[in-house]
Amino acid sequence: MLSLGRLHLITDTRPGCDPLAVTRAALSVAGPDLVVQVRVADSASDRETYDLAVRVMDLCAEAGATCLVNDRLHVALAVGAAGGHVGDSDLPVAAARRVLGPTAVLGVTARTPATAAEAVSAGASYLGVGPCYATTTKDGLPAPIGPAGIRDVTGAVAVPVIAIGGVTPARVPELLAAGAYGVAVVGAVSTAADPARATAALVGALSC
Ligand SMILES: Cc1ncc(COP(=O)(O)OP(=O)(O)O)c(N)n1
Ligand SMILES: Cc1nc(C(=O)O)sc1CCOP(=O)(O)O
Ligand SMILES: [Mg+2]
Repeated sequence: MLSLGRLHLITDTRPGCDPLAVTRAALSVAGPDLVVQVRVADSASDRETYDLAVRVMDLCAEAGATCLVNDRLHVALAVGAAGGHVGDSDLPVAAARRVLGPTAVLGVTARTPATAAEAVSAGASYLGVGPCYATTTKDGLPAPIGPAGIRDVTGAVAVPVIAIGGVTPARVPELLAAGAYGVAVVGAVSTAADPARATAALVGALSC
């Protein structure tokens, strides 16, 4: 199985957020075990995305951590990221694999066993599966699938499943019990009063 960090921090670029400060704080605790996914608003320009990705890449390289780029695979390639993440509105999985090449990390969003299996056949290295719980970070998502939905997917594929959506340290044990390999978070770290401490709580929960 692919060697992949279990804690994925997704950048939060909403107004008032400081994605670089949060990334630094998380890296200071999780170091090389962290995966940082650069995700920006759809309205952000490619240049803005590139500028953020370059800086996140620098921080990840210094810490020995993995950097991925959401949606914009040309930016992932341009900054030398380890790979990217795509969902239903992005490039199809096989096309994303062709863009990134055979060895890059390619994450794919899947919400059901059938779409998960299809994504793996088309070249996904790992799956982002959710929303596990209600989230205020992203609009327009389907109803939460809970740990049972994670279990359905983990039973159908052999690649790592990263649970996403409303994940908190307290919820990690039931997600791991459902077969999740790791978790992806935005708010649990970005909106915490102390992002380093919040990261430590997630790392602790994932180590149990
Ligand atoms: C780890 C992980 N899982 C799911 C997603 C969501 O991707 P997508 O469905 O393409 O939605 P956007 O993030 O692009 O709005 C993700 N980014 N990461
Ligand atoms: C970007 C994203 N994608 C999701 C999905 O289910 O596809 S949930 C989500 C947001 C996750 O943020 P938080 O950790 O603050 O709930
Ligand atoms: Mg996407």
